[in-house]
Amino acid sequence: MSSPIRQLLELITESVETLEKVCAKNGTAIPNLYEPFAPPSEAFRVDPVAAEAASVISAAALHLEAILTPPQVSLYRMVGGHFKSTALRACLESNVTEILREAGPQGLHVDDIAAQNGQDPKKLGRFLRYLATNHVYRELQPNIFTNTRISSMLDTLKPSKEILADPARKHDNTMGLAALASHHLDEAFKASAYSWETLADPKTVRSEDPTAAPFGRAFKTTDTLWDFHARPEENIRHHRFGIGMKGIQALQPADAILTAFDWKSLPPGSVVVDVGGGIGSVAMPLAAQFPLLKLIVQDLPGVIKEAQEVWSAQMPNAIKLGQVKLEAHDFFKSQPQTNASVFFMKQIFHDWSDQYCLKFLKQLRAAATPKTTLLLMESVMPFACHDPSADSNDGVPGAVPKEAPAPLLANYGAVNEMGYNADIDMFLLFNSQERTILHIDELLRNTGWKMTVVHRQPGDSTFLQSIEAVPV
Ligand SMILES: C[S@@+](CC[C@H](N)C(=O)[O-])C[C@H]1O[C@@H](n2cnc3c(N)ncnc32)[C@H](O)[C@@H]1O
Repeated sequence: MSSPIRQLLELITESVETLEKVCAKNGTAIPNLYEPFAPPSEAFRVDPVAAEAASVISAAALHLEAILTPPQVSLYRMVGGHFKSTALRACLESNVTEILREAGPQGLHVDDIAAQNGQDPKKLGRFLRYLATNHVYRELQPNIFTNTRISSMLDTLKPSKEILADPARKHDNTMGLAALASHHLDEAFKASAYSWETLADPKTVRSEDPTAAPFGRAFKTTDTLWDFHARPEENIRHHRFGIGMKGIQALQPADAILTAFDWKSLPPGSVVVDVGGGIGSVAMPLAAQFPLLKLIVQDLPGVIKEAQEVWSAQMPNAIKLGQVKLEAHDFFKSQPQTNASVFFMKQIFHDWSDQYCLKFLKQLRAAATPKTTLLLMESVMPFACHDPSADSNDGVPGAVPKEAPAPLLANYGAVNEMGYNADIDMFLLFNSQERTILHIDELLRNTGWKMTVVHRQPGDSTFLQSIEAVPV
């Protein structure tokens, strides 16, 4: 048996060969770290073989680093998470990426960047160098910096003069990723500083209440993030959050719902209830594709009012003909729809701690017929180890994700870190969480549901799986 570093090297060698072959066959290119992101630079990943090879190479490289880097340095890569956030926030909020884009590939001296954004060049240069040490920017010559593929993700693509003049509108009409990063580096960053204080306090350590999240302690409020954002003086944060959320939604094709369940198997006239369905953006493609289903979108009254405007503008006939009903309903209260073929809940679980999930699951169970399917769409968090339930044949189909080859971590390690980031973010802001499949299964069992199948998007181990359950 060869040593772990040889095994990892072999995985890298094999996967690099595969990646190069697939890219040559498809006419796609391996990205250049020193060129800004553009959609074609990610095109190679559309091929699942290339995507898998890239994941294995990255996971193996990170694993090698963990073996070979002095442990105190590795530890400080973790301890220093907030040091990196500090540097990144300074560059994001002072529009360094946009200024460097305008400077072109020869880069710009930090004095000239600072002359444009009003920052102190002595401080800004240190932030940029620290980030360049992590490939986020590049120091071309002493004190001359340029963007990389990573820093270019912060680019609003707007003229720097415009956003420097009107920072409150910086993120308007953008893709939303910079807005999302700006929100995380503000509300979530500050909340994270109070996470241990929240966990060390007997009053909050085991609380599952949204008002007991570290966010409240950081911002000295008993408001939830939602109520806090609704304050008139928090309009700018609220506006930025909305743009960031739209950015995330844009990454999830609304029509993923079409393959989340075998809708064709439902007889005409079947009732599908989208519980906590927002303004109905997920129900819309379903209504268009399956006109014989009867869809009921439920949400809180204010959201349903907004939904009415959206549907009367975009699909007025669906409402007029009674194919779609928009219904104000609080999902913690008794469920009025007692003839549903499907109760559908997308991204509701992750907003709530267990005690709240149990409440709405019980309401749905009480209103279910013996033939009702409960359909959930959530990000299912993989274990960081091999899942032994994959070794038996009596598990729920699809419950175990594709695992990485040994000796890699079964979940591909930090290559798949985004889902785990979201999990901690949920704790910080809402005292809620993303869940493993075992955890979701336990909530279902405790409320009279039995999980029957997990549908996974090809090549995607963490992001928005659909889970079917039936009453027991
Ligand atoms: C993360 S969004 C998901 C929206 C939609 N399912 C989707 O995936 O686009 C959560 C939704 O739950 C709704 N919500 C929160 N509390 C609720 C309650 N008690 N009853 C009904 N809906 C609620 C919110 O208004 C929001 O639209």
